[in-house]
Amino acid sequence: MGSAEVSFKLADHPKLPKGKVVAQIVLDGWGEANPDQFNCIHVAQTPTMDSLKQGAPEKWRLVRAHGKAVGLPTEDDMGNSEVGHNALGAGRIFAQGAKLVDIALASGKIFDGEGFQYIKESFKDGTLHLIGLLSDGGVHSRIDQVQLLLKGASERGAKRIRLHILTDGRDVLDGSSVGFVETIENDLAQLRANGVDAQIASGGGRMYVTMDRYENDWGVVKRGWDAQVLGEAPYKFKSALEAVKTLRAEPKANDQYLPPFVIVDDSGKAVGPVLDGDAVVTFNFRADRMTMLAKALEYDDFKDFDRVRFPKIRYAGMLQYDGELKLPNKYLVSPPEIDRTSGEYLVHNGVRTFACSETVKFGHVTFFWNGNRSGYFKEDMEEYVEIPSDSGITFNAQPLMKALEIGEKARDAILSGKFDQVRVNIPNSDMVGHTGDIEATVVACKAADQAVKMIIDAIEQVGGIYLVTADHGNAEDMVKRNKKGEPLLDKNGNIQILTSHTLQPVPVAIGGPGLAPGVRFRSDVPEGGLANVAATMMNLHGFVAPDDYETTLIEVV
Ligand SMILES: O=C(O)[C@@H](CO)OP(=O)(O)O
Ligand SMILES: [Mn+2]
Ligand SMILES: [Mn+2]
Repeated sequence: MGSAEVSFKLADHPKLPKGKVVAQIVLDGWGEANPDQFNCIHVAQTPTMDSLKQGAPEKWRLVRAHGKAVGLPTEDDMGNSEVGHNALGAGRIFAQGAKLVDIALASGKIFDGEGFQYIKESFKDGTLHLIGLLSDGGVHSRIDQVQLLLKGASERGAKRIRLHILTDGRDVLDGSSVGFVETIENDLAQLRANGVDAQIASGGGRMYVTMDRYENDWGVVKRGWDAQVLGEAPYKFKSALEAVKTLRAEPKANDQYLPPFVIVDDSGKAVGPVLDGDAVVTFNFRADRMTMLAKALEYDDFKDFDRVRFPKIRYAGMLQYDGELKLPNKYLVSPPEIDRTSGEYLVHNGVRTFACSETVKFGHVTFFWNGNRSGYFKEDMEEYVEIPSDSGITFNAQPLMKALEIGEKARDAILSGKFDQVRVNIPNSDMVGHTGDIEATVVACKAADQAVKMIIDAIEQVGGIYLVTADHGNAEDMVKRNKKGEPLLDKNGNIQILTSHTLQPVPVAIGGPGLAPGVRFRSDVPEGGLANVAATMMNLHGFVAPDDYETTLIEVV
């Protein structure tokens, strides 16, 4: 059933009133874990979040934010912003990109689909280029999927394959790039032994090359374009393994920030620029950090940087990254069909909506929240405000980020009387947590807590309601641990810093003067996850959620 035929009318909640301003605050990367020195949320002064916790169990509880609760393949999959905000916004659990690609590869259906058939046309005379994040993080991509794609494509006639890798260190340990390159080089050597001309052609660290998002810094995408498409980069190597090892040591970059490099042959010529007649697949399944490159690869009319050369290629994404823009047009696996999101329901029921974050998380409370759709549902009912993020820095240099500005914008929106829902994402604990800088992350957590206070204070003033939650863990655990939970040491006896998200649950807290007496968390949804928050939110606006939404977390007694 398409949206046009759906009735968006929500039933009135039998006990809860309408017309209260509801603030929905998402702390990015704020999980719950044992209090120790590697738990930056515990170490930081966070009086606001601490006081909310005092409301347990009736006004504060934990929910699941990883694995199957958010549509990921296994319980070993950490949460992430895409699946977390999808679940928060959609109120249901959809099988996510990681899982859909697994299924399509396991059945082989990926190779029968329209997207693969389209790129296959280039195999006879052209090169197949695979561009994406090389790790087993499972947030944006997975190396085992790349391996299966390589195998499947070569079995189906790809004779010349070039891999353009982005090193990770953000969803996996820093330094693990070396092992992933070794693994994939083994696969490529096997392909070569079978007569396929396959090799790595270029690379760079994900945060410095290609994987920017929400148009924060086009220079990042341009650096990638130059290396991948034009075959030009400041560093040239004979092998990717040598490239990664050397660049980690000198200029001493970490995996996230390796400078761009190209692989050259004996005559110094780049081995794999993208040329007319080639095929390109971006193998990340997650959308946000592939959309900008997808535009550069697909749009005739593109002005965000000078592409110098725009080759005539057949391009497909692993998934379609933006359903509204139909970007890219061709893709190997259909994305989850996330329809009838809570945001769409609420605007059709008169809830005037304000959403805000800074650039690096702006699409989280808009695009991801709305089921991977850019734009408004009803323009006259919604306002989305983006505060420009700093670019060109790692956020441990600026751990306060724009928390204060986000808090101010939310406060003003609440006090304006123009909105019924005010939704924000506060990025600090996540963005600074990813740098692995423990001291800076402590500062970040404190700043996030202060932003929460500003918003809750405004809610107090207008007699509203707040719901504070998070999309997944990060800053609450900054060290890699063994099965017993003890910090792991590396060869030199240093602790192994965890830059990634975690498997930890996240808090949900409700309160505010507008919260009807007798509202409390139910005790019969112990397995509740992020997808249960949408129905809860609808209740706080005075509505009952649609039947197929995951059940509400609250009851009125
Ligand atoms: O930075 C990102 O892309 C991911 C980690 O890979 O973080 P988040 O899901 O919080 O956006
Ligand atoms: Mn996040
Ligand atoms: Mn993150």
